[in-house]
Parts: sequence; structure tokens; C-alpha cells
Amino acid sequence: MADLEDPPVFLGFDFSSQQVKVAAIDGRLDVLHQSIVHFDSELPEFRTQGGVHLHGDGLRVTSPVLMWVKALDLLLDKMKTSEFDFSRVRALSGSGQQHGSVYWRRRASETLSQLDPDQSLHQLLQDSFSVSDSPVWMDSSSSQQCQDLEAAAGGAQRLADITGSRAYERFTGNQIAKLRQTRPEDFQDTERISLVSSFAASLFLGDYAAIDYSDGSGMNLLDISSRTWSEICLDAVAPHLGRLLGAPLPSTSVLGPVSSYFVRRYGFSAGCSVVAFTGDNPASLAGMRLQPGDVSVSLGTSDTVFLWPQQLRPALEGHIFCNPVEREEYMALLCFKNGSLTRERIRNQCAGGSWEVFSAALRDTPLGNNGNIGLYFDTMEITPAAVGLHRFDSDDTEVSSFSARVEVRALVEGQFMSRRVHAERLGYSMRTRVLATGGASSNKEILQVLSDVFNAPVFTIDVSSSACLGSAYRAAHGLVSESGVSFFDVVKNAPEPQLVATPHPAAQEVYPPMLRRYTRLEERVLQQRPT
Ligand SMILES: Nc1ncnc2c1ncn2[C@@H]1O[C@H](COP(=O)(O)OP(=O)(O)O)[C@@H](O)[C@H]1O
Ligand SMILES: O=C(CO)[C@@H](O)[C@H](O)COP(=O)(O)O
Repeated sequence: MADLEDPPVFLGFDFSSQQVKVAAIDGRLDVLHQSIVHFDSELPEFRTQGGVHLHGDGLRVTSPVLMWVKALDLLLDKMKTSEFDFSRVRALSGSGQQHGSVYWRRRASETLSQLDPDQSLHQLLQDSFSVSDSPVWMDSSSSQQCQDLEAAAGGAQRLADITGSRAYERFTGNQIAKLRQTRPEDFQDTERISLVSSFAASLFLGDYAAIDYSDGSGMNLLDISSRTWSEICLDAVAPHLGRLLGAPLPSTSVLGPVSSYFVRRYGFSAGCSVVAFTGDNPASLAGMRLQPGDVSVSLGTSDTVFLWPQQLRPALEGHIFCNPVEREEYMALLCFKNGSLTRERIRNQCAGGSWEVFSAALRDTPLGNNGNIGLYFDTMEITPAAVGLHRFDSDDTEVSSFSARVEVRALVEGQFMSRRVHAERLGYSMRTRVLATGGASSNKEILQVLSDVFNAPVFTIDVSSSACLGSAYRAAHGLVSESGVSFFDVVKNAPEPQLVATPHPAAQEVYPPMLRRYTRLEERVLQQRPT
């Protein structure tokens, strides 16, 4: 049991594509504990690959909602087994993979408010979801609904001006519209729709948690200027949708105390506060303590590039989200679907399944890959909307294969050239520093290529999940934000990111012409796209 003299602890959870993770920090912001539950290997009964089910049409991608619930049971049990002292936790927050949606069945709120601490959440919530397989961010099956929403809003740019993004298949509003049209009975049986983040917060709260402004910006439904649901968008998706979503709240909000279930089952203090959960990318922005002028590259299941824009300029490519740590500010983000899973495929085909061999291929091949360039879109990419494998030699002639080592470098250079070209269109211009995060940021050779292609030093933080760390920081900030304390005041003494790669002197000669070629080749690939 905690004593009043004991220093406080803050917890940050992350419900990401492939696992659920947690980090605990103390009042000095030092990390005390980290744990992970990996879906594919630790919950094999759900038969996911990379945390998801890819359906036969190649477009629909879902995850079992009860897998997320069971993963939380397992994670908390692991913490208990390691004698983690839950009673010291003053506040908790968390994040979730963005855009994914959870559909709570009628009367689920009663179940949530009366959880029996002698049973697992997984047992208790078996019948609480009207849709057992939640659509997730990899889904691209809602093209028709995207067209309908853009038409209702007055065009793609108009929708981007209101919600920060033109219509994207994975964005929640389009997924909700599709569910309503294709499964009206399940839709009728739904009393509340959550994002993955607000669903996870609801578990801790024992009640439906509000969607926060930042993750709410990934739905094509939130007016990012007024920070209220856009009536035009709500009406286009479903009648009375506002009731199903609940009112959105600032990302810094304290939602209430943790539910008595967690007090009795795990020994949390009844005074432990639940701070609004947000998206994993917004939480990473907090964990990296991103400043205006920085750019962050996340190498998780998806690759994302995000920055703190100086001006609000929604465009037809990329997304503007409400900023998770500063109420009046924004964040800009690009998402690339063919990230780690494509690197894993090439690792398996060209490096015998070994990251060491993959890394050696990067070390042993020259910057610029003797002019060979590859664009690898295993599945329909988000940025840009292209598919297929495209390899070009130094004369821009399309070739059918590369040697194994050339393939590895072509993949990583091609991915990072794409990240830079599209980031520049988004407004990235300063060559100050790149903050790298996500699973692949543990790979020094990959980060060296990132540094060379961006011609900027690369920094990382010493914690495996920046989303968990950011969530723990946000939990600490949530307790004091109402009294006007800024996020940066709370985290000012956190450890600084560490320099891990500096650009090779030849990079500034090699990559500018390669980037121009990459831009032309990407355009060529887009023109080839079958209609
Ligand atoms: N040494 C490594 N080199 C390159 N990639 C790695 C390495 N270790 C892990 N990864 C990649 O990290 C990915 C998981 O990243 P992570 O950020 O944990 O995922 P999530 O999207 O679930 O948050 C894996 O799919 C794997 O490909
Ligand atoms: O769709 C997006 C962002 O718009 C993805 O970045 C998801 O948020 C999944 O994140 P990871 O699990 O890959 O970190």
C-alpha cells in the first residue's frame, strides 16, 4: 500500500497495431516499469497476423475487439506478477492506433459500470460489442463512402478545410457510414461508438470515455477549428450520430477516477485519475516532446511523419490533427501503410529473416545504391495511392529484380525518399533534427539511411514506446493542466533525446538528384495505375 510520502507514479498505455504496451514513470519522469503483450504470439487463439485479419477482398482489415480486452487483462496480470505497486499510481492515460472503431452493444454501459473484480474483463465483456471485428487503420474498403462524404461537404478540399483531411478510407466516419449501410442491424444494436483510444479509456473508467480532440481529428467528422462535431459530416454519415459519439473533449481532460474494478482487482488507489486517451501518433508527439521546427519519423507498423505546423493549411495530401498537448495548436501527419511489414517481408526474402543480415546489407552498399531505386507498395499505399513493386536502374529503366543486398538498400532508401518528398509538400523544410521512434528505430543502420536521406541528425529516446511514455507524461500533465501549467513545464526535466546518426558528408551530393528522380518515378508509377 502506498504511503502519502511515496512519490507519485503515472501510467501510460498504448493499444497499437501489434501489441498493448505500458510504461510507468515516477514524479521525476524516470521510467520504472515497461511491459508488453504481443497479440500474434501471446494471444494465438485470435489468429491475427500483425495484429489483424486481412479479409478475402484484400481491402477489409479488422482486429477482434475482445483480443484488445484480453491483452489488457494479460498486461495487468503481468504487472501484478512483477509486484508492480498499483496503489502509487496517481493518474493514467493512454493511446490507441488511430481511426479504428469499437461498437458497444445496447446495455453495455450497465455492464461496464458493474464489473465484478473476481472475473477478467474478457469474461465480463464477452457480449458487450455489436461488432466483434473492429475496422482498423489498414482498412481501405470504404471508397464509396469517401466519395459520398466529399460530395456532401462540397468537395475534397472543403472537407479538408473543415476536418483537416480529405476523405480517407480508414477514417472513422467513412467506416461508420459503411457499417450503417452494409450491416444495419448491428448498427441499430449499437449504443456508443468509440475510437480504439476512447474504448481503452472506457475500460479504465467503467463508463464511456469521451473522444479527445486530437484522435477525434482522424475521423473526417470533427471541425478542427471549432473543435465540435461538424453537423454537415455527422448528417452525411448517420442520423443522430452525435449521440452515438458523445461530446469530444480536450486531450488534457481528466475524465474521472479509475473504476472500482481496478481498485479491487489490482489495488489501484480510488483517487487515481483517468486522463483522456488519444491517438498513438499524438501520444508519440508528447513522448518525443516535439517542438515547432522538429520533424518526427515513426517506424512502427505504419511509418508516419509528423510535425508541429506553423500555419493551419489543410491540403489534399496529409492530415491536420488538433495538437494533443497545446489546446490551440495543431499537428500535421502523413501515414505510409507499407512500413515495417514491408521491411519484414524483404528481410525474410533477402536476409534470411535476420535483422543483422538486413543491417549488414545496408552497411555494405553505397549511399545512392549505384542509382538503383525501388518503390515497394505491397498493399495499396495511403501516401501516395499506389500499389505494386517498381524497380528502376540508374537509367530509370524498369527492371524485374535486384540482387538481395541492392533490394534491401533500394527498399529503405526508397521508403525514406518518399517520406522526405511528401514531408516537404506538407511544409517540412528546416534541417534541424529528425526524432525517430517506433520498433524499427532500434536499428542503427536503418537510422543512418534516414539521416543520410533527410541530411539531418537523427535522435531517439531511450524508451521502447514513445506513445506509452507520452501517455504517462500526459497523465502527469492532465492533473495540473486546468491550473494553467503547460505540458512543457511538466516535462522540462525529462531526459533529452540522444543523437544516434549524423549524415554522411557525401549525402548532400548523392540525394538531391536521387530525390528529384524519385519524384519523377513516383509520378510515373501513379500514371501507370490501372483505372
Ligand atoms: N531490429 C529491428 N530492425 C528493424 N525493424 C524492427 C527491428 N525490431 C523491430 N522492428 C519492427 O518494429 C515493428 C513493430 O514496431 P512497433 O512500433 O512496436 O509497432 P506498433 O505499430 O504495434 O506500435 C515490427 O513489425 C518490426 O518489423
Ligand atoms: O493510420 C495511422 C495514422 O494516421 C497509423 O499510424 C495508426 O495510428 C497505426 O499506428 P502504428 O500501430 O503503426 O503505430
